[in-house]
Amino acid sequence: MDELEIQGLVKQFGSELIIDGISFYVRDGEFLVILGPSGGGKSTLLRMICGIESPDKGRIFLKKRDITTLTPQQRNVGMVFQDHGLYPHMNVYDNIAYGLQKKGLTRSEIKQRIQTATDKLGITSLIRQPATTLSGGEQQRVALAKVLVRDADIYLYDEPFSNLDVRLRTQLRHEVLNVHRAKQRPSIFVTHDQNEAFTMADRIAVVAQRRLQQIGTAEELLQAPANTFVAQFIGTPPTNLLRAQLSQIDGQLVAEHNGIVLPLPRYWRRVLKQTVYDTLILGIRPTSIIPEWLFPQLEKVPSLILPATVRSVESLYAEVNLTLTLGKDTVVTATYQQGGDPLPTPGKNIRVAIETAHLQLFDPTTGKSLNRLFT
Ligand SMILES: Nc1ncnc2c1ncn2[C@@H]1O[C@H](COP(=O)(O)OP(=O)(O)OP(=O)(O)O)[C@@H](O)[C@H]1O
Repeated sequence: MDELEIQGLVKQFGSELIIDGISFYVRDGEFLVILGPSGGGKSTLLRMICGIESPDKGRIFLKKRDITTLTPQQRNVGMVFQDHGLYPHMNVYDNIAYGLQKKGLTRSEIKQRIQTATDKLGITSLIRQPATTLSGGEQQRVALAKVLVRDADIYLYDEPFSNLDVRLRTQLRHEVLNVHRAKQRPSIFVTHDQNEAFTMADRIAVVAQRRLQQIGTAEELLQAPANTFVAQFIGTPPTNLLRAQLSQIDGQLVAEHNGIVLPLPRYWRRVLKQTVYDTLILGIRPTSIIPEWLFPQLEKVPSLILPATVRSVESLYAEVNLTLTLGKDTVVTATYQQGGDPLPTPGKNIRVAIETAHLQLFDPTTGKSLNRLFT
């Protein structure tokens, strides 16, 4: 059994089902990020692990112990909230010391731990200040110090930096990862920010629409989304999804969308032979649509080349996003790394190569990936 194991959690508020049978595990020393859109149930899940909410069904095990019905105090969980959770009438020192005093540590032990934690987080000069006089970033550092001084069995972070500016967020992410590495316990960090998830996570759990949509590394979510929800949610820009008809042309299996014909790699014939699809959803990663000026850099130019018209161009640092019309009126996004080529102007007619080897196929009814059938 892993350090934290969640089995079939269900939670309802009134008549509304918020969490519908979520299971996953987190290993010792692993940093798991729960990523999902607002209102998808991420905080509720974390609050059940912490013990602030109790599940209607399912079990939670921490270090092989069933903690499902224990109070937060009995669970030995360190948690950092979005609103930092500091006591406004106390100064920084007393805020950090509070939990340790309740655990019965000696004054000198408490002093020693606070000194080490505040030094690490660069807030030693603030320890006599009332919590209310601190900036948002300083308050979150104190909240982190409160967690750092503890010896918790698991560390939970509920969107702790969502109210802070980008520079502070980046700094504090490093601090959280430093705390995590120092503790080597399981950590769970909730966010709706993909960049935050991608830069911090060992694995990412996508939670949305009451369910765990997929859990895996950032690479796995990008390259092999489990369903159309994940395909559309992960990646900036996300995967292009097109409804396509399956047919055969001269013995070749093809997917056709609005006059655009995409030959499918040979292995799809084997997979799809066992199924009943005549329509499916085709996923094309923006990096699989390659504009013609990049052809000379390719080892092998994909054989499928289509005409396209540039609708708009967005250049972000080294990355360029092109919105293109393929065929009559199919709008797709392509992404590439800027290598000094002049940016195309809207209205320009170009050619693009499509890497069909990386196409993703999804069931048109359930939205589930079919790629998994042959992996
Ligand atoms: N105590 C509660 N009573 C009733 N409904 C609640 C309660 N807590 C959460 N909800 C509802 O449960 C749903 C999920 O909320 P939750 O905060 O878990 O989502 P989230 O994914 O963390 O969203 P966000 O990113 O906006 O914080 C929302 O519709 C919310 O209104």
